[in-house]
Amino acid sequence: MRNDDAIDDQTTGSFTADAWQRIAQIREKIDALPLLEKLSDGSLPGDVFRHYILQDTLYLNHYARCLAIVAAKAPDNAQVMRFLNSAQKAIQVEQGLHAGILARFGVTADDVAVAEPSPSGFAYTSFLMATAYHCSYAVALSAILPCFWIYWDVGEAIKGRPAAIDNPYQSWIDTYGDPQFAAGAREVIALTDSAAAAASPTERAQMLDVFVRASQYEWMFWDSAWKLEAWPV
Ligand SMILES: Cc1ncc(CO)c(N)n1
Repeated sequence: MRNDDAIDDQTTGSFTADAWQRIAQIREKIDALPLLEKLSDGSLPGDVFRHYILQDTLYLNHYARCLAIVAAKAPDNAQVMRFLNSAQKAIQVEQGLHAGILARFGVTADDVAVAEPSPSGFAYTSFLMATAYHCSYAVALSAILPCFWIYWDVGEAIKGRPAAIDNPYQSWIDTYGDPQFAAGAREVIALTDSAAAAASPTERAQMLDVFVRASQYEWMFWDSAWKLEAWPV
């Protein structure tokens, strides 16, 4: 079930329902990405996936730290624990799923250690870090939400297609199609709505801005892997 259906009952009229609507065009463009189509039918060229997964390893490294900063800003212990747990999971995915996939695609730990972030990856993580450090809990939360939500949505979309036999990317698909990942995303959506309900109109506008920006970067991150994006100079 795609998120447009899944989310209706939970969030009608809420901040997140509005935000999700605002990125409808970006989501359509994500759905149309050749990288995701080929990942789901197993035909994605290995060098594209290698670029993506190496960049994503660098990304998750920063993302985990953003989650820890969001945790530190949380207004109560339950939310502190929620985001510390997410930070831990992001590192576990990096070290588990990614390490396994990287090895299978011939990328060594040394390759990871010397890897440079791509321009798009660097822009995305710099934006998230700056927002997490600089902005309020509500705004920081809204900036990290697309990472959860868009991957949940993409995981559902791919799960809905016929599975390819011996798809080399199956473990990636299983990670983001997992009901536990969906449950985690739903929780962050609910927390973002609570934070939005307590926020001022100015802060809510900022929340929407960073939500849209992060979603743009999600598209760019995949697109940049497809193009094997590197620094031009
Ligand atoms: C770029 C990016 N966004 C979101 C996720 C989901 O955790 C991920 N692994 N990578």
